[in-house]
Amino acid sequence: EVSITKFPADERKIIAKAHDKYKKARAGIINTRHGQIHTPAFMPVGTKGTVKAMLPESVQTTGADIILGNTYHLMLQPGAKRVFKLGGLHKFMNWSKPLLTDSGGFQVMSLSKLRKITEEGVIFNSHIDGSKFMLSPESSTEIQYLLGSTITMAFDECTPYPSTYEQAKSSMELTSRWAKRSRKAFYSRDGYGQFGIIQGSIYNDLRLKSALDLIELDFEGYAIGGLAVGEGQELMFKVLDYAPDLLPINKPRYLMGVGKPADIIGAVQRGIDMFDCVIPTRSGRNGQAFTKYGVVNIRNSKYKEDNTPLEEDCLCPACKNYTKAYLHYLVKVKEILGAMLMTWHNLMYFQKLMLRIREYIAQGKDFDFIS
Ligand SMILES: CNc1nc2c(CCNCc3ccccc3)c3nc(N)[nH]c(=O)c3cc2[nH]1
Ligand SMILES: [Zn+2]
Repeated sequence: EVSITKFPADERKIIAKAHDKYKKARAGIINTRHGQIHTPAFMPVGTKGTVKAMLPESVQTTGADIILGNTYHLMLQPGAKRVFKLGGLHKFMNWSKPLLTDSGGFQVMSLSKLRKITEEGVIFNSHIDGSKFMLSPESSTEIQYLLGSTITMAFDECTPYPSTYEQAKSSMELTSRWAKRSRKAFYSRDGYGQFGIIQGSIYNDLRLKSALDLIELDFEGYAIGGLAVGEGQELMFKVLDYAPDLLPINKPRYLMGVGKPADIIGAVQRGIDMFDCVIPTRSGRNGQAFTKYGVVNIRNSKYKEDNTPLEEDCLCPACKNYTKAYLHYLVKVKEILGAMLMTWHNLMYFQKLMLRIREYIAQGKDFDFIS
């Protein structure tokens, strides 16, 4: 029987760290209907059914086991029922490995103009044509089912930062009520799973209450929401110093929206297993390349005659076959190939980082490196 989470409590594949600073870091495998996810894992973002500027087979060569889709965008266009009729998102976008879809609330708050939050759900106007939509725990869960998501996210409210204790408390309580409705609406099948999302902002008693409320619903995994919303790395790590420990040790922990390499390393050291972030793809398109020498802004004129690759030992097409001078030129003249090569390199860089982190954990080594 294929279960969604394979941290086999008995075999304790979670490698506790010898060094106490890393005792919370763990490497494991999540088994799903669409294949395995090696954790710690970085999940490239594929907002509108595509990882921008990448073919799915190219994403696969970077080493990604799972990518993200987005309920908000796909429900507006082409519509969840249409994707379902066409065979689901896996078939539609030709990605056969695991897919995780966010529940849409976060994107409504950051993208749609007019919106109204009620106990029922969020009523909003499409940022495309202004037409009216409603997202609720029930409709979000159904949309994710129609898309065929491997991992469905509970419908939550991402508590803004900063928030007063009272604001964070009522927001977290709404998320708990919505989590209950999301769990009830979830059609559970072997190899598929639903993750709850804990809120509570920077208040540890609220984070604890949120975790207790969600643990009662016995989700297949848990996400830590309400972070990477402007609080800064120091405050985020302060929350991560205790929040992951509130969650079941044998289930995946997903830190939403994070992050830069240093954020990922710090969060893995605090017990996080899964990450998603637009940085490698979005900044790649904007001309930023992540390398072991630091971030290279390829548009800088110092690269216009630089006949060397971004990284001499990187196996991505950008580094194997092209020079910084060519990438500099492509990005400057806004050629599509520029976006493709920069994205490909960055995704490869992030996956190599995750691979090295997993190796270091498996060998019981420290992994404070940041490149
Ligand atoms: C960047 N910082 C950040 N992102 C957060 C997200 C979205 C994570 N990314 C999902 C995505 C999926 C497809 C396409 C694009 C993005 C959150 N999502 C939810 N549901 N709840 C959060 O609290 C929450 C907090 C976040 N902070
Ligand atoms: Zn490369």
